[in-house]
Amino acid sequence: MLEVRDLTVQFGGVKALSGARLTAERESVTALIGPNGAGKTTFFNCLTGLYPVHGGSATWCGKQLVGLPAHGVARAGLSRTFQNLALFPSLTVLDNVIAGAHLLGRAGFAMGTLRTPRVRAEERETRRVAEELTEEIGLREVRDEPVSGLPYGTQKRVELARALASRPELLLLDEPAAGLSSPEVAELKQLILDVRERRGLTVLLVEHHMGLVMSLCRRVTVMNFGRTIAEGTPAEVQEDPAVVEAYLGAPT
Ligand SMILES: Nc1ncnc2c1ncn2[C@@H]1O[C@H](COP(=O)(O)OP(=O)(O)OP(=O)(O)O)[C@@H](O)[C@H]1O
Repeated sequence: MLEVRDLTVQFGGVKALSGARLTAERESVTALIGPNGAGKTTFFNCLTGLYPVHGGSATWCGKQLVGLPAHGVARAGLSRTFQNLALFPSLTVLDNVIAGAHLLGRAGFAMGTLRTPRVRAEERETRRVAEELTEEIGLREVRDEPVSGLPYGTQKRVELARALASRPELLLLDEPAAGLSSPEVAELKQLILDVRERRGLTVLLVEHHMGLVMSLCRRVTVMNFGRTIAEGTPAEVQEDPAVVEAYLGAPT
């Protein structure tokens, strides 16, 4: 399982996270919610090695994530999507998915330059996995098109496929429903449930779309001002006075 305790991050004098905690059972879908600026994306950036952590711990199946570089985090079984998409706009859908798989590549720079048989075998395997993924995520028709010309909802699917290409055990989704229409959100929900089921994935999502959170997630963690203020089922957190206050403000 994922266990995060007392995560602390500081930018200059500002504590962006202080006492952030979260647990997620294996193969569950858990949401991390909170008002704007609560620290949710910072939390993801800490788990994935993008921000240095100043205190606390985060373990996935007993492996410590704090202090690992981004490629070490990928090897520990984590992958993520980004709120503003982390795609190469001029590359095709397939090449973007292949780029996601390269995080796991074993061949070093020297072997890559010499194009040894091992490198070529690895490239073939990476391409095969990426092709399968484009099928699975419903991107076959647009596989050879540059990402920049695709509708936003399709680009978000590419982002999901890219994140899955490193074969994660734990998938972090940063606002997957943002910018999607209602039918697209319904499709996204089914897609998340399907990939979780097929791949035995554990999913943690940051999301403002409460309809999606409440219908998809078994557990919800709520943050405000960089710390965790509530954890529980969707029904429990909705009724929690601290959560109501965080979203609506204290009664005057
Ligand atoms: N690189 C950074 N340098 C300085 N401050 C930062 C940095 N990244 C985040 N912060 C600050 O940390 C706090 C938390 O921001 P964060 O983006 O994690 O919030 P969030 O909960 O994801 O918000 P939203 O829901 O609007 O995306 C904010 O006050 C933000 O300004």
